[in-house]
Amino acid sequence: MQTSAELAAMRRAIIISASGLGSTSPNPPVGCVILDAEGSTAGEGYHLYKGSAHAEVNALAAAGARAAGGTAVVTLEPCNHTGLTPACHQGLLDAGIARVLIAVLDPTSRGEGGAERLRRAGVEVETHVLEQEALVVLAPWLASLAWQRPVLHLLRQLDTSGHPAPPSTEAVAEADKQRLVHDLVISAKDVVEEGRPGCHGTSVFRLPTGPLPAAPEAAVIHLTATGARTVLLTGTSKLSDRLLGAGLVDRLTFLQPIPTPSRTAASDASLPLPEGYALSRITRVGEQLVITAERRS
Ligand SMILES: Nc1c(N[C@@H]2O[C@H](COP(=O)(O)O)[C@@H](O)[C@H]2O)[nH]c(=O)[nH]c1=O
Repeated sequence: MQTSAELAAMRRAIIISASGLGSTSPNPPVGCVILDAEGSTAGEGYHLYKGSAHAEVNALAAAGARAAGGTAVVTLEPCNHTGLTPACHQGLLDAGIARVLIAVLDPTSRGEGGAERLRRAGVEVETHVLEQEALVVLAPWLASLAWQRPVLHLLRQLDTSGHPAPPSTEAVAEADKQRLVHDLVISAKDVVEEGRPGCHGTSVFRLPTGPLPAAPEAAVIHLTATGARTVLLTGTSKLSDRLLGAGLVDRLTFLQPIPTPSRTAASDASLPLPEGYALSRITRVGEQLVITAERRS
């Protein structure tokens, strides 16, 4: 059982983990909060990009000596391997952490998971704490791991009849907002760039050197090789049409002008929603409806 302070700490860890969206790939966005032995917040941290400190290391550094006898609240199972950075489970043990709360188990745990290692060292460990809420941030990373390719998101302006149209100011603003949380953005001219240039650190992320192959499956292999977990396709291009046609686009966001209250529908007045997608969210921005649909996997 968790105390209300521990649940609040997990929510804080989940929220700050989202600060790493768009920059941690191929690593996951992870957040961590350290509570001292009395249950008060002593420090927090998140993972920013591969090669930089993991969330637990940043949180422990902030907590300092107050971590001893305290609780680590972390959105993903602490790693048990020494990679570009030291193993997090060891860092927690060295700091004298007595209890660890984990939201999501790490499917990439090499050999024995960090949770098990901590338990064997005498630490009290609880897993699946607010797991569904942590998935709000971690789901795309987990999906990309499972599918061994980036999650693809297509954002497109439509006219009132459902045909592709030049972007409205609302569509441009939506694309500018979305690019902050995607690893790569592919523009209407098929140019591939980082959502936030340089944010993945140096020598980790490899952008394609030439144009992407025309075949959708081959294009996805090239995108996977960059280390990207999430890719935003903006505008209308042959590549985005081919990826959509091949069923490789996972999320669709359409912007469509608000229709008049009474309107004679044109025969083609529908949304170009392919088979296998379901509406997940509809909202309004300015004079546009923003319609989101997800691929049912
Ligand atoms: N970023 C992160 C974790 N990421 C884990 O570490 C792996 C990457 O290791 P490395 O390349 O050495 O940084 C990654 O695949 C995932 O399993 N784990 C954590 O406990 N906390 C973190 O903040």
